[in-house]
Amino acid sequence: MSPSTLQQKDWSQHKRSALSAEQVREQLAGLDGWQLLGDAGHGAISKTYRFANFYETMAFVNALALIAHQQDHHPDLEVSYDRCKVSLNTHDVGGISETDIDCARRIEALLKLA
Ligand SMILES: C[C@H](O)[C@H](O)[C@H]1CNC2=NC(N)=NC(=O)C2=N1
Repeated sequence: MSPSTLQQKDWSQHKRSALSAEQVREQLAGLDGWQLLGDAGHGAISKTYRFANFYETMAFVNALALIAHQQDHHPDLEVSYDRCKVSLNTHDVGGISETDIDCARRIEALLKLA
């Protein structure tokens, strides 16, 4: 494979575990607008971001793609004209892990870059 400027996290050396609903809620307390949907075992953390128009929404989606690729962690996205619902969970733990919280923090930080 040709060398890439983009670094990608390798999760194969990490042992991740599922957070309890209480742990998820504790972590989300510091993340504006993020909530736990469903229970921690089968649910996701989610936030709906609102934008002025489709262009802004898609700019957000494209910027998000960089984080998703770098973290090798890919949110479910529901994209509409002026909003994007972002949901995260971790398949190999069957729930929500620190990786999801970390990605949510990175997405929030992305929007504060401007
Ligand atoms: C091997 C690879 O890291 C995994 O399949 C990744 C890919 N993207 C992922 N994205 C999300 N949201 N959750 C995961 O558990 C996940 N697993």
